[in-house]
Amino acid sequence: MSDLQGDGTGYMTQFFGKTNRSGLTRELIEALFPMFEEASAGAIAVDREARITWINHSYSQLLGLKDPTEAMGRPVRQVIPHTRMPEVVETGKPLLLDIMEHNEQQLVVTRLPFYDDEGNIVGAVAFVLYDDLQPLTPLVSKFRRLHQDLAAARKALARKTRGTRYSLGDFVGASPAALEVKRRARLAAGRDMPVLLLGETGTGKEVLAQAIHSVSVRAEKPFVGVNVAAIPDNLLEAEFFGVAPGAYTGADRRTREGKFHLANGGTLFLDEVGDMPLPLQAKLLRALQEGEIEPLGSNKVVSVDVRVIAATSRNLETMIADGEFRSDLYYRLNVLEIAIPPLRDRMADLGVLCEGLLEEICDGLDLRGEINDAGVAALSSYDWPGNIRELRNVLERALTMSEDGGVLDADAIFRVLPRSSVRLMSTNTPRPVRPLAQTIADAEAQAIEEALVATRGNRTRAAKLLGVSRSVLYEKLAKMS
Ligand SMILES: Nc1ncnc2c1ncn2[C@@H]1O[C@H](COP(=O)(O)OP(=O)(O)OP(=O)(O)O)[C@@H](O)[C@H]1O
Repeated sequence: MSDLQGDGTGYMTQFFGKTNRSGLTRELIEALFPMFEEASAGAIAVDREARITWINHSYSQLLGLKDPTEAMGRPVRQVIPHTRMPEVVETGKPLLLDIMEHNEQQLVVTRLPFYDDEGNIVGAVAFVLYDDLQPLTPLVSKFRRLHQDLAAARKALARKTRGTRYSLGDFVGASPAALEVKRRARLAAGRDMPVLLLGETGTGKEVLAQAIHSVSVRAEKPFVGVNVAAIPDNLLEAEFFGVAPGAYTGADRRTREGKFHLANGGTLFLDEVGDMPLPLQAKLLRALQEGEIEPLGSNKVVSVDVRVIAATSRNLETMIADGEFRSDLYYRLNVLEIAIPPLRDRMADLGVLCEGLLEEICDGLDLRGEINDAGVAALSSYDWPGNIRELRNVLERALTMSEDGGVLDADAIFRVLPRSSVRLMSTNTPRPVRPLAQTIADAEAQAIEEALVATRGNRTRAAKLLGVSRSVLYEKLAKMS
């Protein structure tokens, strides 16, 4: 321990009486003080007037003082301009942890007042705990990471409680067409009426339905989605209205709640409503008109209060003309219609969509996802039959295949754009060999995308072309998104 006063522990008597204000003995303080002084990167003391009374060797070196004795008796601010020791002397309040700038260096400091036998402040002492922030970096980044995790978990929890993953901000786009969609969505959110969302596959119908729910008066109530096309026809009624106990003989004699019941008080999202068989259309209409449902095998009706948001990629008016959709149900559902344009009609949004989707893809992964102007231009040469879902898949594949995981350029995009896009110039870059499962999954995704291109997004026809059932196609599409 260095002592500019030169008399060993002499300065100690100068700082403390026999006991301090809180009753600590001088012995204890005398044992602690040298430890602190030695472990720290510097120590200094000032008197009641904030003039330096003592400074140790390491601090004078840290401050770059040629002759430390010259600092004695000088106002501490003259020597350390950013110190807050005068404030400690003035208020009597310790500053336990602070970061102080000195000559472009950041010092982590602690400052404590000290008292005489009568409890009067007679000065302050300060220790430099760290003379750079480096040792604290792991601590600070761990704290930041935990903080971010906590914020993400809180957000996810809030969404889970509401049953939604998306809010209006998640519907990305600033083109006039996208802004009009958002304007109508806000209108829909403000009024408790049925909404019909029209748009091709992957245009964001579900994103929008959840967003409308999350800003509506029903936001705190459940959001329940049913994809009509993904459920075999013979199970749809039970899925919608539930099953009373004992309705079926055999193993499963339990009550099963239907989606209407689960959505009670909230929003029921009917995706691909155009795929609903006619007999069920009649039952749905009745449920909407009466606000009552009758679970399968029960002879009791149950009141329900749900707001229906329906969506379809099919032309319901043509279906009505062909006798495939009930016009009375159509008018019941179509009180407020929102037509979501396909991606090819809002190419101005490509850049911002890429930014948002890349961020989403890279979230939680050790990947950097960026795309340059040439990459975006390459994307705009394609007409996107699978819309934003397909754009997301293309970006994901491009990122996985890009060797440095860095900025996606035109080459990286052309390498993964579906070959069926006739407008593309193909690059002859050979594809790296990848695990078989991934190659098969990609080939399957490509076949599905080609079928959707051929049918302009009509999934019933695409499933037929692929020789799979509609529900299998939906299952595969869900895995692709
Ligand atoms: N405007 C948008 N901004 C950002 N992401 C979007 C947008 N629209 C869609 N997406 C993303 O595209 C994917 C498909 O969206 P979504 O499921 O809402 O489409 P959809 O129209 O309901 O499709 P489908 O008719 O096939 O069910 C999701 O990953 C979603 O996050």
